[in-house]
Amino acid sequence: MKLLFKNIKELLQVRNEPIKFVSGKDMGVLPTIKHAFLVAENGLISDFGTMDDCPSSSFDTIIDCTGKMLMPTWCDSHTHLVYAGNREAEFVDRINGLTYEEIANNGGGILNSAKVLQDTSEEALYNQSKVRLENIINLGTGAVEIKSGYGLTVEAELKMLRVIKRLKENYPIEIKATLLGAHAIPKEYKDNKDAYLDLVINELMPKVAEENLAEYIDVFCETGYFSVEDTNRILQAGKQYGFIPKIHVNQFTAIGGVQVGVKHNALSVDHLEVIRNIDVEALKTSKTMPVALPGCSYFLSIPYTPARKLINAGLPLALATDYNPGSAPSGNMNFVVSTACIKMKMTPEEAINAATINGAYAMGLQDKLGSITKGKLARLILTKPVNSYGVMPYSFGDNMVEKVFVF
Ligand SMILES: N=CN[C@@H](CCC(=O)O)C(=O)O
Ligand SMILES: [Zn+2]
Repeated sequence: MKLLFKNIKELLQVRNEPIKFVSGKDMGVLPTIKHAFLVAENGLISDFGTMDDCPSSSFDTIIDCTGKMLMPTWCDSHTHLVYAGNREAEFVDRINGLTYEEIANNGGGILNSAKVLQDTSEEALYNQSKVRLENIINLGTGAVEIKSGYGLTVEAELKMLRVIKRLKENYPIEIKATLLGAHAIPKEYKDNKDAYLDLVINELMPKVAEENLAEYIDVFCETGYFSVEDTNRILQAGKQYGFIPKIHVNQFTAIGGVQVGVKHNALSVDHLEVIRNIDVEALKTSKTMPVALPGCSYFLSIPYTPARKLINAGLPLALATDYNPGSAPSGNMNFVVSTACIKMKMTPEEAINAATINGAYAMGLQDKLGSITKGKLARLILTKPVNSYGVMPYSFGDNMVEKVFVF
């Protein structure tokens, strides 16, 4: 199968030499080719350049992209899109004045989603989740990480991870699975958190490893959830199974989550709405990708991750949706990119870098996705006719994606 995209108004995120991620000032640079062509052969990018060099050999399909942009698909490195039901009632409770924390303390929040998920069959969970996955693919996502964490029993966590595995088998995009057994403390373990950690470490982890259900390990390191010591224990235990850490830190309070992540060579530390200078310093010593989740800040009306502080310190930054029923019920990366520009003062170049190559790195996919580079997967977004790429984040709430190519 050989495809030619011709007359592309602008081809975005062109990297002739492979890169792992971009950081600091380099995030403000988005290399492009104007009036371009691209050839995709058997699902891989095989050639691109200006229309002056457009090949004339025979193609199975020729797509005329006059007036439109072509770019790599979004890489969404943090989601919880496998969940059951929704938390619309809590949404209304928050409108009426309760806080996210108060709702959680009253037995709602993550525990609410866990109860519904425990009572949902694997088949029903798959059917609910696949609708969300299909929706985000149509919105331009070509790789996604999905976490467990709404099971909170061995059986229900395995159910979630098996659903993720089935999605992986049935859909053409890259899916990475993360074990988030330590997402909340189940009611039965309220006064005995250590016993729950024992269950995660001694019973859940070996089963997940045996069935090869996850590549990454996550912990909600936060006041009232799991401490730095708990996080350290889980990450240490995960090491013997080869689980790589990608953890929730600094969402509401900064308690040392960044440091424990860096200590364990976490691939990413995510949320970071609250960040201290010592956290920035710790990240500078690491290869850990900071990940911001502006959809969560928007939905909960909590601070946005201080992108400027991180980027001005020379660090990289990735953007992801956090798609979940409680704090970010949207998997729309276009909205995330737009919100990062509007609320976090990221430039369109920075936001697009953060949502493509840096997102790919935060899933270990930087060699396969995240840029227009020969040999990478031809997962592509064709936009509607636009004057410039800045119009995409500018037109917040509009869908500027015309077609998504995921082979
Ligand atoms: N913060 C922890 N976990 C999710 C939200 C969980 C929920 O409210 O269901 C998050 O990343 O925001
Ligand atoms: Zn999350």
